[in-house]
Amino acid sequence: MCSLAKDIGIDLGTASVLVYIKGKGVVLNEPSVVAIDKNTGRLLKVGAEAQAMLGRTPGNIVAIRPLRDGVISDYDMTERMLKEFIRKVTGGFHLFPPRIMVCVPSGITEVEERAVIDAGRQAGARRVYLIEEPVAAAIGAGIDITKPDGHMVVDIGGGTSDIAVISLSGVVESASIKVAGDQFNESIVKYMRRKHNILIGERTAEQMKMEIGCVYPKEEEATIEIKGRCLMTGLPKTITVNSTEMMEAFEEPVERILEAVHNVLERTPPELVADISNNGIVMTGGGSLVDGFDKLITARTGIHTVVAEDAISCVAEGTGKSLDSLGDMQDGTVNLSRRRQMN
Ligand SMILES: Nc1ncnc2c1ncn2[C@@H]1O[C@H](COP(=O)(O)OP(=O)(O)OP(=O)(O)O)[C@@H](O)[C@H]1O
Repeated sequence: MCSLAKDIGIDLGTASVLVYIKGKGVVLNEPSVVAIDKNTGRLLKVGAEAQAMLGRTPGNIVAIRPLRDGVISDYDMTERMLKEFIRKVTGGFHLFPPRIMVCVPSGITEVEERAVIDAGRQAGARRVYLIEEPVAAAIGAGIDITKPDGHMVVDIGGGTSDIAVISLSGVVESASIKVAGDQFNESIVKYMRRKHNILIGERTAEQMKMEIGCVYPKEEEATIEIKGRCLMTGLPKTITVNSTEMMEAFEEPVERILEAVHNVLERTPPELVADISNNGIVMTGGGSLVDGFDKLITARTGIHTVVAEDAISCVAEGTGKSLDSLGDMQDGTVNLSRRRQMN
């Protein structure tokens, strides 16, 4: 199959990979998981099909998440996964190879940046560019970042939360912490063990987070019935959990995110803080969908906070749209400023 060149934006996230094609929108949204045959090293499945194998594989098959905690933990597998996804959306051979912009986790090293660029080139891209997550998130959320006007973006993903102040297309101040949606799940598992003496799996924790999770008091309390293994008897047990308990469970990760937001605001030049106060804070990423996050940040900073429309796909959209502003420059990193703080 052969087709005309398309500009492609890829959000290479620790939880999921989204691919955006200009004019078509988000065409692929799959978990960042690969399944391989341990004996031969052969890649068996990627994405949703590989995820279904997590925790359920026979001895010779392993399903792994090659990106963990916001960094590439398995370099080779990330490259293979990326190639597979690109092949899926482009259909392989091209008369006019596409340009690809990849939004990478903020903790990425130069060696990993190279690996992502190589993966894109090997998958047939004409050019491969990288963009930092908060910049892509801001563009995707519809913010005009080219003006000398301060905007704050709080992107809560799976592995990392990125907080950035952007003005004149660059990151002025930022912080990246390894506390995000995945840690919320871990907090639920720990809480259930501590408070209810019950062991639950990651998927149950995720379901609880989505259905009754909240970080600000809900108008009406919600409950969920869940099953786990009783740590006293070793037998299955069913209990009912309420949303107030979720707030207790989330206390630690939430406080760390709020502290990071506060620290970034403290380091931001006063003129830009005044802009942010006028413009408000925009939240993106799947983790920002935990109920009440916008209300909590508004209450704790005094700055009006909103969750972007399409919070999950706006990084991918921003990544794709950022290609519009490029000429045909060489491969590399696109963001104008890389000032950031890793905690
Ligand atoms: N409706 C929802 N409510 C609460 N959490 C959600 C919801 N939808 C997704 N999430 C959480 O969002 C996280 C994934 O977000 P996202 O897809 O933005 O991350 P990512 O870009 O893959 O990760 P990272 O930015 O860390 O690389 C997961 O932890 C998931 O559980």
